[in-house]
Amino acid sequence: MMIEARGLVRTFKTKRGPVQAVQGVDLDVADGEIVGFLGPNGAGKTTTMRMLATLITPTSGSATVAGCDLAKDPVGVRRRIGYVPQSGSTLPEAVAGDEVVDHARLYGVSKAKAIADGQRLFEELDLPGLWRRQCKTLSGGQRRRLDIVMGLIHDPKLIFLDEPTTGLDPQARANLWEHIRGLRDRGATIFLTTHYLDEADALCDRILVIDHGRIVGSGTPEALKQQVSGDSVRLTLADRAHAEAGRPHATDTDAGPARRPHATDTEAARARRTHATDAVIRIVRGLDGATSVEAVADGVNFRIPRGGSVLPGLLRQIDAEGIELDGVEVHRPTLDDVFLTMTGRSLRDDSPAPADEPEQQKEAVA
Ligand SMILES: Nc1ncnc2c1ncn2[C@@H]1O[C@H](COP(=O)(O)OP(=O)(O)OP(=O)(O)O)[C@@H](O)[C@H]1O
Repeated sequence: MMIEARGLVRTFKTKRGPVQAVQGVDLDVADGEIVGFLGPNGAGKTTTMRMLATLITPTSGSATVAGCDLAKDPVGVRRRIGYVPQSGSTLPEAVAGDEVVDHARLYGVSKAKAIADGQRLFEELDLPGLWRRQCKTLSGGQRRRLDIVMGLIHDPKLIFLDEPTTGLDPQARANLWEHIRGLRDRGATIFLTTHYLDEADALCDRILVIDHGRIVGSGTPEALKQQVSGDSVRLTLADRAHAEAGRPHATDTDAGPARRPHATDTEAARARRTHATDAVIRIVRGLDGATSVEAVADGVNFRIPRGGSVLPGLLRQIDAEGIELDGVEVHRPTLDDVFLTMTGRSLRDDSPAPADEPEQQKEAVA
């Protein structure tokens, strides 16, 4: 095992009282894995990573990192790992190549090897020609890639990356993912934090989901998605009248009151809409395994295992009731659904949820 942590806890003292940033984390990372630590702002990702990288001491708990005991041999841990912080580690006035070489020298790498490896990494991470540039003149994305070079220059066998692709454009992100996979293929183990679901999905062999300082799920992206109960299905009803009843009418402002639909028309449309929606909900509830059935503005949403295979029968039943549909969508579960199921919150909201505040209540939408 490259990382074996048990009962890691970290409490910060603040003016408002103690903040329990990490509340008993157990985690195992095998040699050669890319493991993603996924969670919203304030979940405890950085604090956990900083403990494992020896930058802060745990309040309690223990860990072995890269073969060394975190408490007894932090120097041994430090020598074997690379750590790329969220905020970067280069000085604005310094020259990029000098920063890389100085950093490598701290780890006992010879100057010649540091220059050769550093320049190769500059090419690989799309920083050609920037070796002699002052750090402050680099773009945000270039500086981020320079941070990564710094974390890799001493050829560590375990690499911690805190939000490695934040601020990178899509091409630079894809390029960095390739590079991270290449490091894994050459035997390194990578532990990274991310907010990006697509990144976790595309890049990570395994994902740990953390929320409020506790691990709430772990597995391969596929296994996690399978834990979510079924596909999400959206049925859009095709009642034009109900659409008019439900939304402001275009002619309301254009042509004045004379052309507004008559109040009783609106009532009738509303009644038709309610009737159709109720009928569809009744049919859907009769399906084996349907859950989270709910009426939305223009139709009905629900979850069901193997959505594609139940659709033909469902559509026949809806048709038999004389209800027309405008559209049908079936979506396989995403990691966002996983997150929503596990925490009651969507990662896409990206809303801060500090550990010392009550959990936000947000209704599941599917
Ligand atoms: N030095 C500190 N002093 C006080 N509280 C802290 C400190 N560092 C972190 N915290 C608090 O601990 C909790 C966890 O923070 P942490 O940075 O580990 O979360 P995170 O999941 O990495 O978030 P982000 O995605 O925003 O980086 C938060 O409530 C944060 O405010």
